[in-house]
Amino acid sequence: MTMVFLNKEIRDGDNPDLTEERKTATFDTNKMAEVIYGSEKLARRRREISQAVSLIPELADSKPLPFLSRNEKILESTRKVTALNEHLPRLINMNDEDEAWHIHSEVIGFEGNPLALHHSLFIPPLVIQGSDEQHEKWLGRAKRREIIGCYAQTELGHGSNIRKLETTATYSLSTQEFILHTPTINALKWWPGALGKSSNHAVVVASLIIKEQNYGPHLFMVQIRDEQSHEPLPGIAVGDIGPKMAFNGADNGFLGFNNFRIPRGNLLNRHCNVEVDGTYVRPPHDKMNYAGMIRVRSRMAAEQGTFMAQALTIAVRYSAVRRQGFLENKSQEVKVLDYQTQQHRLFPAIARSYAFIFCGFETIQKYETLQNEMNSGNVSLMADLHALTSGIKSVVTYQTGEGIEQARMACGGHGYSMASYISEIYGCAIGGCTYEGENMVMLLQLARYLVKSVELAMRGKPGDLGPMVAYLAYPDIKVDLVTGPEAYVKMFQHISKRQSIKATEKFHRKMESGVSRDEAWNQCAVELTRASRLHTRLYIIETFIRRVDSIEDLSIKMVLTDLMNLHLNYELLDVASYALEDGFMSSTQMGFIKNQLYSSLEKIRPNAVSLVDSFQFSDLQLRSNLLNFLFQVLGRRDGHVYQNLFEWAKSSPLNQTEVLPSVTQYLKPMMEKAKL
Ligand SMILES: CCCCCCCCCC/C=C\CCCCCCCCCC(=O)SCCNC(=O)CCNC(=O)[C@H](O)C(C)(C)COP(=O)(O)OP(=O)(O)OC[C@H]1O[C@@H](n2cnc3c(N)ncnc32)[C@H](O)[C@@H]1OP(=O)(O)O
Ligand SMILES: Cc1cc2nc3c(=O)[nH]c(=O)nc-3n(C[C@H](O)[C@H](O)[C@H](O)COP(=O)(O)OP(=O)(O)OC[C@H]3O[C@@H](n4cnc5c(N)ncnc54)[C@H](O)[C@@H]3O)c2cc1C
Repeated sequence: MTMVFLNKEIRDGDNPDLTEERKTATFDTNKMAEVIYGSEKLARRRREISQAVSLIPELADSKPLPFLSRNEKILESTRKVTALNEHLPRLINMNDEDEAWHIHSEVIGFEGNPLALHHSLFIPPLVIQGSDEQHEKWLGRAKRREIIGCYAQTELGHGSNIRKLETTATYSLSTQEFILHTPTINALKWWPGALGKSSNHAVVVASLIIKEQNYGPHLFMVQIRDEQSHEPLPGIAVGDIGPKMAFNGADNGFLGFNNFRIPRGNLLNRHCNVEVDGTYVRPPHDKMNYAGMIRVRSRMAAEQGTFMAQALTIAVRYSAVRRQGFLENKSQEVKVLDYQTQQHRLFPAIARSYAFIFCGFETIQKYETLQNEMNSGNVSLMADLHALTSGIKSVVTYQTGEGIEQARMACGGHGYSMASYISEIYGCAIGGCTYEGENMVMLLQLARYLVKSVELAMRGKPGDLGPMVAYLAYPDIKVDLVTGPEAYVKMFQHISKRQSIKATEKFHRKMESGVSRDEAWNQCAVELTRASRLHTRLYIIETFIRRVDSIEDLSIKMVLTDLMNLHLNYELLDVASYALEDGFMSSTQMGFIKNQLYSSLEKIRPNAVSLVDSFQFSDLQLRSNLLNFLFQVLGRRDGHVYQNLFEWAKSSPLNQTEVLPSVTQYLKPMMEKAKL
């Protein structure tokens, strides 16, 4: 197989409709990939990795995954991930997390696998919260995969409110051990990925109790299964929680402790400690133990952006080969991509994918700065990044869900088939609204920060506002949108500022009327979450503009400017009512935004296929290749969907026999009986 990524290069046998699309593009997809992934080297490495993977048959799915049972899915994902591990040192730079993420998502796909969280949720907290001595003890073993781990925080009864986790770790002065205990059924750990059947270690989050005083959630390294037999250790109850909406190649699990003892040295103690005599050594920041969650959230914008991009690649390519209905020319049906409604469905979501990826790379860098600062004892950046990533995580997951669902509908009936792969992408991505902090809960975390910032501005201390919220103190000056992106930013700033102030004032009025602080907060919560969303969407817009400004290549800059303008107009239109309400936006401006939006759709149209080709997902990654094996088929780069859909249907286990037992056992007797 030849892997070809240059949009202008035409491959023999490709669907001519797609070939035509690639010819009309005004830019080079390899160059665009450099912008998406950050550099020529990073984009090239991805291509090289995809190429290398495509040449190793054992890394491909051996069967279409939707036809497998849960056990078969777990077996298949484990087969692939262990085979992959054998090849990894040859295929990627083992110290490069992005390369690791890329190759895993290519080979494993969205079904998950028993090692996914080992790398993304078990090793990172060990790195962040473990001391040098603890790294010495466990990190090498974890990295070599001598042990497999997971992150066990959420319980049956509590996920969002970590302070109320019921699993206890009581320090025993006499034995210098922690006694882990699950006092009630609600306290069972519930959800951790790879806990159910695969892990033999876990980073467990439990409330630390010393001399009957509760010091809140802390992280402990816990061995849960025997390294030889893989049986649960005495005092441990562990198992799988059953099938989920997606991610069924992974074994999310439950875990209970019956007075299970671990050594004092198993408290991850880089930033806090319990001395032999039970003295508690505080961390430099109250929420230091939550740092790992900031890390995961900081990666979610880029992650979710690529999830949406995959669904869009499938939907846009399919829309370019699907012909149905007529426009002017009645002799040939049109590509459904030519319908304005189809473009309106798909193109703003393409823009959001780019926006999320650009924003995501910024937040990942911000987290790396935070981590370096934390390592040298400076925790002053934590509050800002916590607020920012709480908002971003919530907005991108929700909008990604919307975008993927639009992609599914854009594929009509075939989008509803699992052959499209979109339902699997959706099921996985939409989980992001819940995991790593339920969206409403996280929006309310950002709202705390916004309310405090508004209060500072109200107290006449705008100088104390960080750069992210400085606009909350800006004066209102009317803007002319014709002047370009800066005017859009100012309009958005006004909207966001006004909503933050309105919500804060409402909150203050409630308290002044005698309502308690917590109750007043709850009575303003919807308004507060609106403020958080607006603030976050403004931030995403600004990162998009910054990124486009930084581009030197003219052909790339032009198409990304079209995409950015589409984003600006789509976003502003979506929230226009906030600015119409106080007359900051006129109805003429509203009409202008709509017209700009429609003209952006037209400008994007010739580049649509190449904009999604630029993500350079391989057919394997989209589960769309049908070489020696049968896979999902809708997003194929070559566009040959119909014959492959037929192959897919033929491979259904139901079609392996002409007459099913359901017919012989039930339908046939029913029909016979009816004849009597
Ligand atoms: C390399 C190889 C890779 C292989 C990859 C394979 C890839 C395969 C393909 C990919 C396919 C799919 C990928 C899908 C992956 C799925 C992964 C799923 C992972 C899910 C993991 C989890 O969900 S783990 C559990 C997460 N849980 C949560 O997030 C819980 C949410 N709750 C909280 O965080 C907290 O309870 C809270 C923040 C909401 C509240 O905490 P608390 O009650 O303690 O605080 P208060 O509200 O009272 O606030 C007090 C002040 O503290 C401030 N605060 C709070 N948190 C922080 C913080 N983190 N940092 C700084 N400050 C913080 C808060 O702001 C308050 O401040 P003030 O207002 O100033 O008082
Ligand atoms: C696919 C997946 C993988 C996961 N992996 C892991 C893992 O590896 N390790 C792990 O420890 N956990 C994991 N989790 C658990 C996950 O982190 C929690 O489910 C998540 O944090 C939400 O908590 P919850 O389930 O308690 O939701 P709840 O808090 O019970 O949410 C229910 C509803 O209550 C609302 N609500 C709750 N509190 C408030 C509030 N203060 N104000 C307003 N509304 C509120 C929410 O908005 C929501 O609408 C995973 C979950 C999923 C879905």
